[in-house]
Amino acid sequence: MVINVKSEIRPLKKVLLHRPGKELENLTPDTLDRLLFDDIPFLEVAQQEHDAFAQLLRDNGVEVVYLEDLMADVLNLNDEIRDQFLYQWIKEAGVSTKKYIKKVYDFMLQYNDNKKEMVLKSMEGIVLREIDWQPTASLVDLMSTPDKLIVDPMPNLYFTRDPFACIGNGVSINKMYSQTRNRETIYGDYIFKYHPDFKGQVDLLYDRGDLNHIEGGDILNLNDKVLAVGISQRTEPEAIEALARNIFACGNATIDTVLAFDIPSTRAFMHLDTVFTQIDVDKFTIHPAILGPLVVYEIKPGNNSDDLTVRKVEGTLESILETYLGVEKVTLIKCGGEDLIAAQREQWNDGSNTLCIAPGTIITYQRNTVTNKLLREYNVNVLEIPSAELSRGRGGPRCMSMPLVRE
Ligand SMILES: NC(=[NH2+])NCCC[C@H](N)C(=O)O
Repeated sequence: MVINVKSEIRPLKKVLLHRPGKELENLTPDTLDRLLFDDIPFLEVAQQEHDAFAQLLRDNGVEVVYLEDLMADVLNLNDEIRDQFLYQWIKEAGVSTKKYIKKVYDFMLQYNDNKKEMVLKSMEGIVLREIDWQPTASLVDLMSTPDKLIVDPMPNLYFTRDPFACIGNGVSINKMYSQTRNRETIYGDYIFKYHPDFKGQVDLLYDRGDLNHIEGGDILNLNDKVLAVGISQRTEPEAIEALARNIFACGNATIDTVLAFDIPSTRAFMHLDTVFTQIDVDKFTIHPAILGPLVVYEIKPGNNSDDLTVRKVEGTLESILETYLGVEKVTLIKCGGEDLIAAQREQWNDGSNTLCIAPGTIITYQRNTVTNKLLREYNVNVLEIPSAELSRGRGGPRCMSMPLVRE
């Protein structure tokens, strides 16, 4: 199976990353909000940190593939696919006047002999002075300056967890909450549809054209039978029901239960994996603030094919997880421990957003010293990566990785 992810913890074999590129240098104070960043990372250091992350994965036997390389393979297939992609990408960037569509298209064709550069440029964004721009008589021209972004950058692409999500042997190509991130899903759409490694071999469990939003950070593969999905700022209940229907109807899927975790709808809690990740068969990291209000719903197939049975699950989070995972005792390890200031600080820097690469072995950000120390006291094997710059995008090691194959 080209995709096989039926667990959050089983040994990681193959993972999809994106090395942060010049899209980060097109961030400015005025665009931060719209592009979902809180600060502007120093690219050179962010890349060094990201390379350290990739190397640590390789050192631990994980095959690392890059989104930009897979997409370049797709564009190399033929000119029709290249053009289809370019025109779709231009349209979704909001370029609508004929003149500019042509200029941007022509500009991109200069990278025709190096499709990886073409892909990277599509991620980086374009300002007017880069294309052949003259302020002539149209209203659009008169209202523009040479430094206007005609195509926005996609700075969140290094969080490969979100735009698409592997579930069992299939993939959910997500409809994102924000316009900026919705543009990212185009790469997954082309890769899973056309790349020879995946074409015709992957079940599509959600489509970017579907109505309601859902993001990969909210999707956790608890085991081959149970999927957990966060109801969050980024993921709507309608999308979870639609995903559940598609999974239950899919002949290859082994999942028979979807658990919906209702987490607060705020930026600090963004996704389920921001506040909750599995690190061992019976251990999870958790942001203490969700423990009180957390409500969990169980979704199962109903009586006829398009029907679902939904009920609220009673009990503590520990007891709910014990039941569905079939383990005797679950331990929840609090980000920041009992120190509330540390909890909030380390939560902000994704202290509970860990990437598990084998049961009990996880990758974390070095800066979350309180949480990392606590995890070691619970005998977790904690592998740290440098994180001064990467963390400015508000995502951690789990957000920065999309597992394609787990053992
Ligand atoms: N799976 C995650 N927690 N991803 C974090 C994504 C962070 C990104 N800046 C965003 O707002 O979308």
